[in-house]
Amino acid sequence: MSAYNIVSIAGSDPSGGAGIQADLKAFSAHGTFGMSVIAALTAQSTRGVTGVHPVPADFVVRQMDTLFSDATVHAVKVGMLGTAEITEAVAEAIGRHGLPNVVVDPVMVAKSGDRLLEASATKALRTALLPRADLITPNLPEAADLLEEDEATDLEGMRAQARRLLELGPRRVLLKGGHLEGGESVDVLVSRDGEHREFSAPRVDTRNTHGTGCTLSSSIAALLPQRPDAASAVADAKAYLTEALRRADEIDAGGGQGPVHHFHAWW
Ligand SMILES: Nc1ncnc2c1ncn2[C@@H]1O[C@H](COP(=O)(O)OP(=O)(O)O)[C@@H](O)[C@H]1O
Ligand SMILES: Cc1ncc(COP(=O)(O)OP(=O)(O)O)c(N)n1
Repeated sequence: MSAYNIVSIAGSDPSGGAGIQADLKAFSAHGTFGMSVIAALTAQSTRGVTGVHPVPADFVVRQMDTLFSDATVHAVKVGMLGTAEITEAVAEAIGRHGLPNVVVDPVMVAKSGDRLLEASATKALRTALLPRADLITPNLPEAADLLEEDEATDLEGMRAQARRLLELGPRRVLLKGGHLEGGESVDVLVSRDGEHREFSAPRVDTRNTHGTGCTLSSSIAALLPQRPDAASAVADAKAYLTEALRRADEIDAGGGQGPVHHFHAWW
């Protein structure tokens, strides 16, 4: 029996590399039982997104209320929400159900450049959802958008932006440095308690990086209830993701930017 139920509230990626599909794979890889609330459908492949179809906000909440009135949930990963209305509804339901270990990946734009959150929803993300998060995991463009600043271009800039993101209300911020260049890919973790940690891994030379952010945030959600503190959950999640990137070229899911290898420890 798995001791932990982890739920993803996110969008569907038919190509299986990002979104709900990636989250469920990562939850399973970490020995937890994955559950999902679908907030939006996308038409998507390794080459990009051709359409987004949000689920009506009241039906997203119906999924949450139905699930949480039955199952005990030990952690939550929130990913693509699509609209301001869904963002506000999900934030309200997270608060009403008192969900623990809430990891918010503020998904806005896919690596292909396609928008996954309507531009007018950034305010709802900032004001309604981020204050309810135990940890947020923005990439550099998302951090810049949330702060209404230019993107950080080096580690010093990342450290300063991570601290400023804390002022938006989450308990912890993990600012991801995947979009910078250099031999190492460094992520910065800061907390309202004054904790500051940095996690570095050798940059893997592969074009198959579709879903790295989803996989990292869902791995952290799965590991939070299983580790003594957030920093050790982040360290183990990043080690898992780095190996998934190293083995990514073994998967053939299409001709574009492919997924990471979620089951590298088994196959
Ligand atoms: N080529 C790479 N090699 C190693 N780690 C990477 C690589 N690209 C991204 N990462 C790591 O993957 C995670 C997600 O990174 P990032 O690309 O910044 O976010 P997103 O996928 O949300 O755009 C981070 O831990 C980052 O350091
Ligand atoms: C349905 C869905 N959710 C999220 C993303 C973005 O995923 P991410 O991990 O940030 O990876 P990239 O798409 O940016 O490679 C998505 N594409 N689809």
